[in-house]
Amino acid sequence: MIREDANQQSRSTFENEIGDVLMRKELKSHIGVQLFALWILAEFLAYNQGCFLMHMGFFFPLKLFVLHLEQNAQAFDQSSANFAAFKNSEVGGQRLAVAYVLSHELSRLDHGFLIKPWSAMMARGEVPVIDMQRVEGLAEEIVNACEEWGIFRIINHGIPAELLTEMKAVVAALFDLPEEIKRRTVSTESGKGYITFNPSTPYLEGFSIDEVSSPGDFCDPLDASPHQREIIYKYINVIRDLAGLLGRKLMEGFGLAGDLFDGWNCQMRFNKYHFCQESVGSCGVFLHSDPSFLTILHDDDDVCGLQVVDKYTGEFTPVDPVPGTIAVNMGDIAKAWSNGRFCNVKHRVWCFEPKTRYSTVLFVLGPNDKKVEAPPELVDSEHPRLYVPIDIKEYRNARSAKRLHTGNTLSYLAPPRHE
Ligand SMILES: O=C(O)CCC(=O)C(=O)O
Ligand SMILES: [Fe+2]
Repeated sequence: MIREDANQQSRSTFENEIGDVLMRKELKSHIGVQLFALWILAEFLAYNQGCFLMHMGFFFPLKLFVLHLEQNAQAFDQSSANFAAFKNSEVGGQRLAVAYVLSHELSRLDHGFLIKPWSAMMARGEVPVIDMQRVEGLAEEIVNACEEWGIFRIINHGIPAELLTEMKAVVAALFDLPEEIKRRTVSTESGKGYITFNPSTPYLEGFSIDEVSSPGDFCDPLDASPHQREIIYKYINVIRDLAGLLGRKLMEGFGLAGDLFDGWNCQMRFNKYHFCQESVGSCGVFLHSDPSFLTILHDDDDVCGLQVVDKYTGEFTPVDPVPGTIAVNMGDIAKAWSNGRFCNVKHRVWCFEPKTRYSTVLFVLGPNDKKVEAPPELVDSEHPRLYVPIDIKEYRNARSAKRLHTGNTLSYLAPPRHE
C-alpha cells in the first residue's frame, strides 16, 4: 500500500540519494553519535514543549527506523549492483518505499522545533566567505576552504553587479521562449543543449553549452538576440578569467607555479527551477557531487535552495544566497587532482518556497587532451597516490554508467597496490 503511495519518480530520486548516502562509510560512523545527541536533545525539547507523547510515539521511532535502514545497508559493499539487488528485492523495495515516506515526513519536520536546533548544534556554521581582493594569504584561505568545505562564497570577484543582473534577465528570457524553439538547442551528446523536465528532476529545465573555454561561436545553438549574445559572451569572458585566477591560487596555495586551468574545457549551464506549491519540501536537483573540477555558481539572489553536506557531521547545511556574491565548489576531479585533499562537496537544491529559481553555472571540466593526476608534490610516503590518472570523458561515462552521483566512482580508481 505504502509502496504504491510513494510517487515512483521521487522515489527513484530518493533511492539515488539514500543509496549514495548509505554507501558512504564515513557517514555511518556518525550514526551512533547522532542517535545519542538526537535522543538527548529531543527529550529535552519535547519535555520543555510539553509534547513528550508526540515525541515518544512518533518522532523517535521514525528516526530509529531510518537509522535502522541505514545500518541494514552497511551489509552491502560499495557496488551499485549490490544496492540495486537490495532495492529490487521484496524486503529492500519495501524498506526503501517506507523510508521514503518517513524521510519525507522528517524533512517536513525539519522546519519545526525538533530537528533544527539539533542540526544547528552539530553544524560548523556557514560556509566560508572569501574576499578575492585580500592581499595576503588568499591562496592559503582558498585551499583551506576547498579542504574543509569544498565550497565557499566569494566577494570582490570582479564581476560587475549590473552584469550579474543582466545575465539573469537573459537566462530568464531564454527559458521564456516557446518550447519548440528551446528544443532547437540540441546537441549530439546527452545532457547537453536544452534539457527538458525529466522524471528525476521534474521541476528543472536547463540549457547546457559546451566548449566555452575560449572565445567562439558557442552561443549559436541558442535562440538569443545579438544583445543577449553580447551579454552572454561578456559574462563568460569575466567568469573564465575568474576561473583562471582561482586555478592559479589553488596552485599557489600548494606552493606550485602555473596556470592550472590553461586550455581546459569549460561548460556553461543555465537552470530554471519551476518551484511551486506542489514542489515545496522536495528536491530541485538531487544529491550529487559535480563530476567536474571546479564550479562557479551564480545562484538566485532571491530564492534559497542550495544545501551542502557537511563532511564532518553528514548534515545538510544551507548555502543561502548573499546578493552580489558567487559560490565556488569543488568536484570529483579536484579531489583526484589534490590527491584526496579537496572535498568534492555533496550538494542538492531543495524547494523551500513556491518561487521560480534561476542559476547560472560554469563548470571547469578538465583538460581535453591529457589525463588529470595529482602533481608529484602532493604525493609522498605519508600521502600515497590515491587515484590513477583520469581521463575526464571516461570518468563522466563511468559515473553515469554506475549511477553513482556523489563521487563514489573515484573509489574504483585506486592505483594497483604493490605488496
Ligand atoms: O542551481 C544550483 O544552485 C546548483 C546547481 C547544481 O548543483 C548543478 O548544476 O550541478
Ligand atoms: Fe552541482
